[in-house]
Amino acid sequence: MDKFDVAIIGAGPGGSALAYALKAQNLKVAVIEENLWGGTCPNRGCDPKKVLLAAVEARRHSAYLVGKGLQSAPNIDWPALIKFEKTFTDPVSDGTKAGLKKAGITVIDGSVKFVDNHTVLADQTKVIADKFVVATGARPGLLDIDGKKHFRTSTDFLKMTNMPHSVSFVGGGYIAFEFAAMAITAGAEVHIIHHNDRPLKAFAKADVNQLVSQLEEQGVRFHFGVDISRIEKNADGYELVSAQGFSLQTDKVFCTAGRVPNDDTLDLDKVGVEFSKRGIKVDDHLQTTAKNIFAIGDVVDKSQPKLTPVSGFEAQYLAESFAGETKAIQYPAIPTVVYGTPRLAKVGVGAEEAQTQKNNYAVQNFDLTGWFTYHRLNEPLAHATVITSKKTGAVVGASLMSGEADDLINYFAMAINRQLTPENLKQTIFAYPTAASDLTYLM
Ligand SMILES: Cc1cc2nc3c(=O)[nH]c(=O)nc-3n(C[C@H](O)[C@H](O)[C@H](O)COP(=O)(O)OP(=O)(O)OC[C@H]3O[C@@H](n4cnc5c(N)ncnc54)[C@H](O)[C@@H]3O)c2cc1C
Ligand SMILES: NC(=O)c1ccc[n+]([C@@H]2O[C@H](COP(=O)([O-])OP(=O)(O)OC[C@H]3O[C@@H](n4cnc5c(N)ncnc54)[C@H](O)[C@@H]3O)[C@@H](O)[C@H]2O)c1
Repeated sequence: MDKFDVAIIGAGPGGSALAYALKAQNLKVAVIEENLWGGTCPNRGCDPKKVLLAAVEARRHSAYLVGKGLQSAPNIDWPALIKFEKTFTDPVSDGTKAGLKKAGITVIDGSVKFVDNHTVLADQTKVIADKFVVATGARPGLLDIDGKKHFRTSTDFLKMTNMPHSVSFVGGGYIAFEFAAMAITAGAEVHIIHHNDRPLKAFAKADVNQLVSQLEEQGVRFHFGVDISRIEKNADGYELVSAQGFSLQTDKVFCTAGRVPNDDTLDLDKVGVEFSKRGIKVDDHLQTTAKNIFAIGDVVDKSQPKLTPVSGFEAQYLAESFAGETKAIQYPAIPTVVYGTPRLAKVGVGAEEAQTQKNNYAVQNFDLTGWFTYHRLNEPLAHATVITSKKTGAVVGASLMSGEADDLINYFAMAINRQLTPENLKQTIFAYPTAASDLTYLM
């Protein structure tokens, strides 16, 4: 095997983006992948989820208009929806691998273990490189309780060919809220079991409470302050049990209590790379504790949210850094969205942080349900919180809840990163009537 300038471990959004960027610099690049090329996002994450959401949201939005122009909301044909989803996911792995190969990047199948600082084994294949980049992402974490073998994961949900009568999610994070919204709309009985009273803790409590109420109205049952300690299989499915006497019978149980970084199977200790259950330790140049080994994406121990565009941003930074850029990485304000019904999105300074610094920030809350954009759709819940700096007048944060929140939050991200003031925004003419044309009244 030839020697490479850079060998990248993991062909997810981070690893693949980096490979193309380094190849464009005429470097000799290899990518090594142990499973599906393309990684989590297009195979078992963001993309298949959003395909399923198309039908789920069509039914939900139709239901809002029953009696207001529609006679009924169509039912979800889950098996057909999964077949449609497969038309997106099936071609991803071969397509990603072929794309990389066509660009002149060496592609190697195998599970990587470090041998020394310049050598890894990808199964039996020895790969030698000047630099390595670990972009191995994360996998679903399984709570270590009795009967944990009965847990299903987000990957299983996205491949489930039939919607069971009842489904339960243990852990109230992004995945539980998004998948619960799908399962309830597809007709299942749905439970979310959360160990404390603060699910989705990256979002403001007031927003989360509204989202919880909305999902409860749709039929989702929340069980807060419940620590599941055992899963028992029985003739009817599974019983979920807590030491405090909680018991729930369910057909399928999904562990949605977080993801764990894929840093524990690489023999990183052999090469002096520090890592933990939170991920690989890197400095502000994405360099690990070993000089020639770097890490990007979900496998990194970081405070930024672990999201596809963040992995891509780090890939771009590292490519520039390898080309000679010496600046430390500086993340822009990162928008994040929970694709529930409705969608909840946030970027920049949060409402709770702003409330504690009243001298610095002005917080404005808007009930949007009566605004034309949302009233037209008869959406039951539409809300915005906008935070501006008292010193500069610039927008510094926003959280949005509505069917339009995921697109609209990007305008706020741009306004924050460009330090736009409401006056700057009023210089723009937005097409009307669109959700974006409301912006001049929100900022
Ligand atoms: C259900 C779900 C929904 C999501 N929805 C969204 C969303 O809506 N928006 C969003 O921005 N993000 C979303 N995410 C998160 C997003 O998928 C990740 O942030 C993104 O995929 C991270 O990219 P990555 O390249 O760092 O890692 P990954 O995509 O995880 O890729 C890592 C790759 O490394 C490979 N690998 C691991 N170990 C080894 C080894 N030892 N040797 C060789 N290869 C190895 C893996 O097989 C994998 O292909 C979602 C995630 C999930 C699970
Ligand atoms: N829309 C998106 O961008 C999106 C969607 C899905 C996943 N993701 C990514 O994947 C990651 C993982 O998602 P996730 O939903 O699995 O995790 P998460 O980190 O979002 O939430 C996990 C939740 O489980 C809770 N929990 C922990 N231990 C528990 C226990 N013993 N019992 C009950 N609850 C417990 C935690 O307090 C937390 O609220 C996300 O953090 C995000 O990075 C993003």
